[in-house]
Amino acid sequence: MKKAPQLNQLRELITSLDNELLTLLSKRRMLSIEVARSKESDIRPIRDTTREKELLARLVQQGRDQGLDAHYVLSLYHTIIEDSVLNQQAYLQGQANPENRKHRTSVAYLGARGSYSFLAATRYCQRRQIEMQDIGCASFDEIANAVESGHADFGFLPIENTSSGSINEVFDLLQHTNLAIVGETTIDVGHCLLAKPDSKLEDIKTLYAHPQPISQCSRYLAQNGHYKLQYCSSSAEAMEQVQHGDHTVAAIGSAEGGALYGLDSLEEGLANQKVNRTRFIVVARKAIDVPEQVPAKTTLIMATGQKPGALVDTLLVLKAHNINMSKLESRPIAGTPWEEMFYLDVDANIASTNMQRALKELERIARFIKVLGCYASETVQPTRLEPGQLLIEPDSSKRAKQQTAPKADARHSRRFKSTITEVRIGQTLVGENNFASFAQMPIEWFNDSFSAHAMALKEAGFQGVIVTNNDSNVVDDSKLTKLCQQLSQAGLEAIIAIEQSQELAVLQEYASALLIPGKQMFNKSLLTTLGSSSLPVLLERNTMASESEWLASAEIFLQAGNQQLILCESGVRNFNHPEALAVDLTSLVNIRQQSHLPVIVNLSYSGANREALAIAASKLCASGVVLDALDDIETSQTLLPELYQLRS
Ligand SMILES: O=C(O)C(=O)C[C@]1(C(=O)O)C=C[C@@H](O)C=C1
Repeated sequence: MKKAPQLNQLRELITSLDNELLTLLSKRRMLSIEVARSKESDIRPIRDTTREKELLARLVQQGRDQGLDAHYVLSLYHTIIEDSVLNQQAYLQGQANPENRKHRTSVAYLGARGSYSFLAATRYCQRRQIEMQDIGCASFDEIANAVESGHADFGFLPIENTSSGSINEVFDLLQHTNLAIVGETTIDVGHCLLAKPDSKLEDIKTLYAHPQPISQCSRYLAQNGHYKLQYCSSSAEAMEQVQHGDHTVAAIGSAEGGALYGLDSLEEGLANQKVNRTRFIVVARKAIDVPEQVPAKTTLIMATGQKPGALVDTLLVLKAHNINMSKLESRPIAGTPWEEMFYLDVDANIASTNMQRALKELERIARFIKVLGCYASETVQPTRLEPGQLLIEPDSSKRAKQQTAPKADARHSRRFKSTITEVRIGQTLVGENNFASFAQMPIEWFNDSFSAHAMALKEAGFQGVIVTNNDSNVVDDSKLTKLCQQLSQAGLEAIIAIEQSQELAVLQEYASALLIPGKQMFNKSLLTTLGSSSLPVLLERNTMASESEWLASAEIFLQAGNQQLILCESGVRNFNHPEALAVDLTSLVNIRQQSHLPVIVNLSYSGANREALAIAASKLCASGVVLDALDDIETSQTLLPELYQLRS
């Protein structure tokens, strides 16, 4: 029989593998921050579930080939991706709020070192590489006072727990403070029975605990009715009592916290629910900005008065603006019997157009309304794979592949449709054998003497104007009305850039077509909303997107039903001239071969040689060009006839 290897040798091998794993995880984390930096300049959302699905499906398959089951691989990678997303969020958050990027921060929390609040605060600061100066407090009011008075920079307040529900005292406190919510963090609360190292379970007679853990472990306590309960102001105080007590006492707390008091865990998993988590909010004196790529939450408090249906009306406002509400709580208003104050968490950034519009409407309906804060949402829902990807083992997966029907051709592909699609924008045809030319201008550039300029654009040969919004503020409706009237009087089509799905209702009144700007190319909700509309749409390529990513976005749009799509190549980032964009004529050729969608080339972001590039694009069968409405007006008088001539 073969001799079994020595345990020591095996352990050494495991130790060295673990070291390698940690080094790799640390390298992965650093790369993830680099990704955040690239997304910062490119304004791409942090979360990319399409990428996650690809990555998980590949890893599950690779794991299987190496004898690792799918659930093991998935649970490891859900943790790794959650960490990656939260670190990217923390990085971008820090960049957007430089004044908060201190290396040492004072934090007020409930109890003393070792309490759950302490653990939550420690993790929050560690992720942000902040050195925490901890200020233990005896009550929630003391925490709020410490922050209000400037004694502490941040306060940590537990707001809800998966077993015991909302923490009402904290909601009541929020009604009366001027503090802003600037963050949230959720920790797993693993309740253990903690005692001195040589204590025995059968000797324990008294349990010290805070009322929250007592309510969260009610089932365990009912089954062990012989324990005498001693209530404490925090879990840390409970642990301190046990540290100074004899071998008949124990505390309910976390194993991590217990270790700080030299306590061992006699029993674990005491909570009623297997998943026992507490969400904390972080409060500060000043509100913060949340970058648009970061999934954000906004917390509001609101009183509606006692009219029938008043609450429903407010919820309908959120619905109309496509804002998801993730939490609704009500608390009595002191001194006003039977009146309620509502707390709402909504999944939206306070700076977004839809949230601003919703707020304005809510202000009209509510008797009282206050924004408590907007902050990065730390709920990272794990990306799920299809059941088939999890269950089918390698052999059967081969069989399954043979049996499945051939994959349908992508809607954008030449196999789906062999001739170039023709899209009608008002009176202008784009695609097939038509060549179109549009001028581009930012809405900010519109002024009272614009009508003469619109006439000049028409005379130069342009068929329409693409109106962008550089300012990212809500566009003034009256300005848009005037601009579109003047374009229409000049016989020009109005193609308006759209940043968010909610703008569709307003913009479709004015526009002959809409443009999805490159920075929104990955915005799935916008793609599907416009894909479900009946307006023609131009899909601009993101400056960092590959051809296949661009076509993947087009596919999302087409699958929603609308087939009137034009691709717009506006240039990609390149090494030669990082300050300008380079129009990618190679992609123009490639896309024409792969797809039936018309492609127009936007030269308004290019540096020199726009005329030569326009001629090249036309020769390479582009379906049109876009030039700058101001800079290119003179050149276009000779250029556009030449381009039409080339294509006739
Ligand atoms: O590839 C990206 O875009 C990343 O941000 C990295 C990463 C990852 O850690 O793998 C993290 C978040 C995204 O949702 C997808 C993947």
